[in-house]
Amino acid sequence: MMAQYLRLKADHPQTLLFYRMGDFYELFYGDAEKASRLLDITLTQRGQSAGAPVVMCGVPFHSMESYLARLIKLGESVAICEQVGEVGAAKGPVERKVVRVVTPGTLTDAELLQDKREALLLAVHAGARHRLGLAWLSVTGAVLHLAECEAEALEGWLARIGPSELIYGAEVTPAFEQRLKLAREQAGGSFTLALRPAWQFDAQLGERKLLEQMQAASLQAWGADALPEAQAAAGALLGYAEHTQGRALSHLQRISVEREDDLIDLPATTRRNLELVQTLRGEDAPTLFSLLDSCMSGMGSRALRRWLLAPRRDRSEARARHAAIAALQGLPAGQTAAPWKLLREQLKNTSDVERIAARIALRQVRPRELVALGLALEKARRVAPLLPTQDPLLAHLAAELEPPRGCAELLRAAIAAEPAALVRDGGVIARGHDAELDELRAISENCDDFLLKLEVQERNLTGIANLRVQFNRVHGFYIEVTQSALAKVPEHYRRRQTLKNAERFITPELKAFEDKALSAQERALAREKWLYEQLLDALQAFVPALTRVADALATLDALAALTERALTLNWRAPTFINHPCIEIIQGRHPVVEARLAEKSAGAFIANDTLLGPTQRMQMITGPNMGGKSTYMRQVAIIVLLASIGSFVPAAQCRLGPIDAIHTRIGAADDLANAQSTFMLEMTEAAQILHAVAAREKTPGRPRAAAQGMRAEDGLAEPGATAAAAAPSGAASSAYSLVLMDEIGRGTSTFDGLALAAGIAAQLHDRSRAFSLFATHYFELTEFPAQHHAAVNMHVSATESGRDIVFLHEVQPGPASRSYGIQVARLAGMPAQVVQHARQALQALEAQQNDTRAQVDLFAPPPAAEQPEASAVDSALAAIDPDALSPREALDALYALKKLQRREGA
Ligand SMILES: Nc1ncnc2c1ncn2[C@@H]1O[C@H](COP(=O)(O)OP(=O)(O)OP(=O)(O)O)[C@@H](O)[C@H]1O
Repeated sequence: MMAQYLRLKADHPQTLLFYRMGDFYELFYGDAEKASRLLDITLTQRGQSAGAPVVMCGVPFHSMESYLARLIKLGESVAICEQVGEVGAAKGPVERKVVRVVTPGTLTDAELLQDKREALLLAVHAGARHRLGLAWLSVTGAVLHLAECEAEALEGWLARIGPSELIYGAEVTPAFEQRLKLAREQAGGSFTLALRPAWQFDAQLGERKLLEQMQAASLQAWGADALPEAQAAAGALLGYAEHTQGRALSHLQRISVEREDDLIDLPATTRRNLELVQTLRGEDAPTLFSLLDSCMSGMGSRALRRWLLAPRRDRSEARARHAAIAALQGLPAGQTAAPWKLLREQLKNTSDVERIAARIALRQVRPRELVALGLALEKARRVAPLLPTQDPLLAHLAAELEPPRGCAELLRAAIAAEPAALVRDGGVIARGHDAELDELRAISENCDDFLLKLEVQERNLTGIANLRVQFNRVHGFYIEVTQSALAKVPEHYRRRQTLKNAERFITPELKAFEDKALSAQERALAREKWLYEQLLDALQAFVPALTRVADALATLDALAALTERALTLNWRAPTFINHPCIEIIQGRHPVVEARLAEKSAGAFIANDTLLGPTQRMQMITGPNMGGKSTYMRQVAIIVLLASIGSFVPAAQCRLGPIDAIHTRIGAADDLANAQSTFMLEMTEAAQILHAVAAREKTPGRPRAAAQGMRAEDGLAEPGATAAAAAPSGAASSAYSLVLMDEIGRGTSTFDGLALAAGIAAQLHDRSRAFSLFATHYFELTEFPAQHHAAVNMHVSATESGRDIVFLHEVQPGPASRSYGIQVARLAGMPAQVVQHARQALQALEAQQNDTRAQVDLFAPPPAAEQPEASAVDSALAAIDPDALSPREALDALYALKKLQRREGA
């Protein structure tokens, strides 16, 4: 047996092997030691193998799921090895096989998956010429995503995708591997890394696998044909997913090619600073997503989360959602409730059709899920007529809701209304579905009945009035006749047993019944298992249609949630226009507003924002706690909400094309990466300046049209026409939105001020970004006087006695003073400190007035006689050629070229 174990374990060296032995899954040796530590279960020793004691521990098979959940949460993977042969059928141990491998990125069990979040598996291929290929999927989803990017864009993609597990090839350089590990640390360890053999990352293999998966002759229809690096990643991805599931993912039917310039760029810092799905403290609420997500189903929540994290530059999809929300709000003539309300009532308690469809394809679906699926299909049928189909998106979704013909009927006919949880428990297949099963069940259930009937029949036939038909465990069924009536016993009775006063007989009819009855229960169970497998076979054909229904239900749920939010929170439809502008009238920060309402802490003060080509930058001053950060974030959130197709917390909003949202907002020290506050501040600011400068050089292009993208869901589908998409048409004049909050505060005043001035000038002069620049440096209020597209704004506050009252109104012009000392007093600073500070402030101000020289902070730097070392020079100086592998040398060369291009920007 140990030889069998070791053979199986050799195939899964990195994975804990759950080895089925009777009613337990056992773990041995290193696996046992690890599991006993992680699960806090007892380690034992039994027998010897190769002269050493066998260290082991085990978990009962019926509670395996809870142990599995704990291990997966800890980032472990588990291979589940079952007994597949018959016990005693052959010499040696019963045949065993690893039936599936459970890893953090390939979860399928309802108990292990989070309702509102996908578990995503991502494959990264480090390809030629410093390019990366990415491929990712959710094993319970129907879409495989592909992307290619420059090596340095990796972290951005990781933040965007948010994988649970990342696989990479064994051939990557140590430096690249280190980078992946660093990225994992930066993501708070939210994904695990798994190394895969290098040969699996092969473009040709990938292409072949993709073609097989899509059952197509070309990948052109999905725009996935000229992506060799992504195809290489896809090959490894599919291989790994199949390896974990023990079968192909037949439900995976679509490819979505993601391109950087299809999406509004939301770097990891922006997601964090805007608290989109996680608060700055790492909690799930209160965030923008927790506020938005009033979905009725996990499918809807997952769709909404996807929308929020991947807003598209092409605005046709968002526009269609705005129209659908408006249509769902409208009260049709003669109706008492608006469609969104009726829709949400129907969607309540809808089961997860998307995951159930995947589990059907993977043959892991449980009987109760099939009942739930049947009910969901009926719901889908009831939902369609509720939709106002004058709206094109809703009309499309209504059509998509049409359940596959015959599916619900088959489920109803085949599965009992209240089946057991597991097929192995029996009682799963409905009565009337299979005559043989019904008969088997009838036998075991109606045994007494049969015996009584037979007794009457035999009494009549033989004329023996006291003849009895009975059963005992030792002898089985028999007909008992007393000594006195033996003469009447017919020929065909065979003697079975002789007692003192009676003889017991068996007849061919009773023998046949005995055979049937004794094994009926066992056979009924086997028959049920077989019928269930047959049912799964029959359901395979419905999987694509079920996935389509799931998509439609998820989209409707998300749209209905956005409609509900818009009405409850008093949001309005934004308007998209083609020239660059952000015009917001009476905008609010939705999360801060909700928190104020919750605490009854007063009303949120709405503010306007007007940005356009002639007014691109706001220099925002005002006291601490005045509301600068809130104001800046609210602008970004409103832009983002509009871009995902939601209504927005504003009385009016007009938006031009936006291609990125960058934020630099005070963050805590990044000790994990040995970066000081100031270093981090400068790194983030530098990244933003490079990004907006690069954007300037490479304007977006209307890619959706170029690839025949389907307007409704952004997925390229074969046969979709280019005309179906409405490109923004103005993508090439898109602007980025940049939030800079108190840049330069992490160093000495002069350094900070000088840097802030330089950054503001760079943003204003060299990029076309809309910039909101909050600062405590009063000197910067002189910036707009010398920069035509900048204006001063301030958050208002007044003094009441020695206290300060925040008005939270954003008004034109610079702030008159900073009120730092008043805020400190409010914060409970000891009176002596406040007093001391007041005096010191007076002295400082007097001194400054005396010595104030006319320094032109914003003058462009003079042409340096001795130019400073360029970034390329510095990078070159840092390279030690002898310490590089050929591969690293090539990577370094590409990095230098890239830097050179940037410097030229
Ligand atoms: N428009 C508003 N209406 C009502 N309350 C607001 C508004 N803006 C901000 N606040 C309240 O003021 C608090 C402080 O706001 P915020 O952090 O934006 O100030 P700040 O000016 O950025 O401060 P600092 O300069 O210290 O970073 C918020 O937590 C919120 O409770």
